Amino acid sequence: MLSRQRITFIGAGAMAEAIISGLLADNRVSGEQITVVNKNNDERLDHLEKNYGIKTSKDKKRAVADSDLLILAMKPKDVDEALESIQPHIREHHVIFSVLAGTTTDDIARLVDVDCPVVRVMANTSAKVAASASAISGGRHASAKDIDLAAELFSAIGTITVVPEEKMNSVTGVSGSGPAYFYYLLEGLQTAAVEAGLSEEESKALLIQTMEGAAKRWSQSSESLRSLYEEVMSPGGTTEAAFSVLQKHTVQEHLTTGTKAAIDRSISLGQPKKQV
Ligand SMILES: NC(=O)C1=CN([C@@H]2O[C@H](COP(=O)(O)OP(=O)(O)OC[C@H]3O[C@@H](n4cnc5c(N)ncnc54)[C@H](OP(=O)(O)O)[C@@H]3O)[C@@H](O)[C@H]2O)C=CC1
Ligand SMILES: O=C(O)[C@@H]1CCC=N1
Repeated sequence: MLSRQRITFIGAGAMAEAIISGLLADNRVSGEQITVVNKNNDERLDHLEKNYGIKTSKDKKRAVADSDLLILAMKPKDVDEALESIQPHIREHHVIFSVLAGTTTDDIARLVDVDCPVVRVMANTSAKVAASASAISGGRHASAKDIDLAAELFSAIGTITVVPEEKMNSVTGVSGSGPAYFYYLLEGLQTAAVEAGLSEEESKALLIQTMEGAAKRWSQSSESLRSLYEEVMSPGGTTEAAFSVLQKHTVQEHLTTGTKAAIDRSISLGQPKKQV
């Protein structure tokens, strides 16, 4: 199905690039099938065209009319204006995928005159290396075939979890924003490593394998996370020394509160538009 789709991305930012890069690396889609449009940043279109061999266009209406699948990849605050400008060219044969945080499939359907299917997807920037944790949910007019198409496309760039749309804001705060949480934590670990005499290169190699190993161990274990970190901790040892500081500063509670703030933000983005 995917190999026959003419795909137009509306929005040419970080997320569009991550998805395009993952899709092309997987070879299920060719650069010829992909067109990208944005609002006005021509340099950005040139960058994508040169680096990925895809097509770009300054004629949004034409790019929409000549497509089967539209992938909305602008900021939530820009979706009204973006859809207004292309909506007369959206026909019932179109399928719309939206990767926007917060914005519901009903929000999008309200901005489009025809009843075409809308599928909401929350991917993350690991799409760029085909390792996104993506969740998918279908809106009112989406059929099993449309969900299958989304699963086919997004499975080319990582894993897929199909969820009811009411869970999408939680997904957004957890795995949509999730890569940033890990980078932030790793930055703290790397600072300690470098200050203690390791080079950036050495600490990068050690931390990457430590993170991948911990993820693999958890994925292959039925033990709780607590029992996995307690396994690392020897009485009076190094891990315990670290935990006494982390717990004194309630680091875990702050991570939980921060993630809840992301989920709340996703909910509020679906309400009258916020300027982000
Ligand atoms: N970044 C991430 O990790 C993730 C992002 N998302 C979601 O993906 C979406 C895009 O995020 P991101 O890629 O980071 O954003 P960026 O700011 O990097 O890109 C936004 C793009 O939208 C374009 N745009 C704005 N207005 C219009 C318009 N009227 N018509 C056409 N294109 C328009 C911009 O064009 P121009 O530059 O010309 O203004 C730009 O290319 C967001 O809704 C976000 O919630 C989801 C999961 C993860
Ligand atoms: O920060 C954001 O709003 C987007 C959505 C999930 C990740 N990035």
